[in-house]
Amino acid sequence: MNEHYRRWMEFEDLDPALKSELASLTDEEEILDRFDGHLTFGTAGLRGKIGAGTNRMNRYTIRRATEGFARYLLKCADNPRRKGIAIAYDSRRFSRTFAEEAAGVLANHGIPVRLFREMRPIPVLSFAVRHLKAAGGIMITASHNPPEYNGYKVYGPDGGQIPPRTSRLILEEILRVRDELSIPAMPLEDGLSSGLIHLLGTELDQAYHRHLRGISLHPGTGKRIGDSLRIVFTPLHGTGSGPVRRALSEWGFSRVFTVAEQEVPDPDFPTVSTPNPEEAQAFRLALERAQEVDADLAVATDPDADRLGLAVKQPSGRWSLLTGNQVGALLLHYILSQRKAKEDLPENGVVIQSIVTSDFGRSIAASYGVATVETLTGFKYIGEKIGEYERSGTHEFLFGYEESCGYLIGAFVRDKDAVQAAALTCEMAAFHRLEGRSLWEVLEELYRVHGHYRESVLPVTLNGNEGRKTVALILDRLRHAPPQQIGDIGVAEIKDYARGIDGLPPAEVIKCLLADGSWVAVRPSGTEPKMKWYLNAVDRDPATADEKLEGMKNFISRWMDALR
Ligand SMILES: O=P(O)(O)OC[C@H]1O[C@H](O)[C@H](O)[C@@H](O)[C@@H]1O
Repeated sequence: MNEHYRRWMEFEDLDPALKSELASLTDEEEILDRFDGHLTFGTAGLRGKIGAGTNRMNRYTIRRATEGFARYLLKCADNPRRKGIAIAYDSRRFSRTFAEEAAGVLANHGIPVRLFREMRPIPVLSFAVRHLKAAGGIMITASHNPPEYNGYKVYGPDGGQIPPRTSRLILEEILRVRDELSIPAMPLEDGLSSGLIHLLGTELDQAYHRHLRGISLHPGTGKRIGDSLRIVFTPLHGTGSGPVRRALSEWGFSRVFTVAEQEVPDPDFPTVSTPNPEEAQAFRLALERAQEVDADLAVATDPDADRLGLAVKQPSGRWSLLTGNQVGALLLHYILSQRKAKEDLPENGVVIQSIVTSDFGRSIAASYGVATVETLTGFKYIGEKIGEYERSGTHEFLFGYEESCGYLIGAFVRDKDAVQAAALTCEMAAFHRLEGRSLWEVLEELYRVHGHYRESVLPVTLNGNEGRKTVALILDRLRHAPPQQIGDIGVAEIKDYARGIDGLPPAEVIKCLLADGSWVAVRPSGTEPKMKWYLNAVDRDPATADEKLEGMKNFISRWMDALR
């Protein structure tokens, strides 16, 4: 019998719900899946299905991770018993329970905890860590994963997600924990009465929204536009509702229509197949509402409100869901053009994006004399870079974004912030509208100036051993027998990031740069069992740009077929 399974079956004090869940298990494979080792603590912390087992998210696996985090803090962090840890959670199943478990384990080590009384999004947790000068933070969330998942993300004292070296140190401590079933956690009442656990009400929201107003480039635009800009907003059943509605109202927007069914926090996300604002299905109800109220734009935040989706109305009346690269380009152009107009554009300004983000933004930045710096995929690297520049004083951070719909404008937060992005997007829409243009028209204008950028992400689902083999095969083939052409375009250079190039840590990413400025990249996803192909085509002519993208898509699917 599996050793972990035996331990759990024999543990008399096991949480009653988990006990009966265990008792109902009969399928051997299911049992093995639940007890085959421990849920991996990786660079994004823990993420997995909720349920009984060492390989599942439950109060014991949360205690184990937190015990490791606590030991790490006591060994390596600056004064954790004085600075404490901030904890927030989203609207998922058991999020609140897991947050209390984490608080109890830290309190048991004498590490004080500031725990939000109610759910909060990631940006507010990131802000809280910085504002309270805490030693770090924990966020209980599984972002846009399906309802049966939950997760545990760890934040450093800068309010950013911890870098890989910190997660390795925490993992070392976690691996020293012998038995996850006997880790002591202080009950919430004891934590509260001893003062080790303090519940946060709305006191931090005030400060967050004060900082948020600071990113506005034209305060008062919301008021000026009055009734002539209609905005549909959906938080997709998550944490974005309160903060985004508050921001839009404080910024003066009066015509904000929420999607009522999706405003209610619901861990089952009943109205979408996944609450992912990158996907058209997540916008179905928002677009229905948009037609109903004749809106100009629709914004959606994902359940932990770190990512934003945007759909805009074209002059033809058709709605278009923009990609992360398009929204990033629009925001970047708005920030740079307006700061320039106010003579507030620093000479050492910098934009930070990932190596799989489009060059559209880079071209816009360059036209303002602003440098673009690339990091590996993951906003933690963008957060880390902002910190580096802050310390060295060499660059002033202006904007950070990724193609996966994560944006950051004000560095008072160090992770992607959909509240900032929503507020600034609406201001930008209002600003352009006052000048007589829609966001779609601004985008078209940017394409005319910088070239027509087209893009697509092709996911390849991978499972188990077979999946791992396919990843190895794709990377190996690109390294040793790279294509000479992709579509009709010649390959100019193959960049293998596993070699630690461009001053970046080694990573399994290969990018094929094409002769005309287009490119194709491939990398294994860090959050899902997938390989992702990123196709980016560019041309001065819009129809040719479309054709190039089609050609690239066809080439990659044929190339993949030939591999199998
Ligand atoms: O590794 P992927 O599945 O492509 O996901 C990449 C994304 O993962 C997380 O959500 C990070 O916080 C993001 O910054 C990153 O863009």
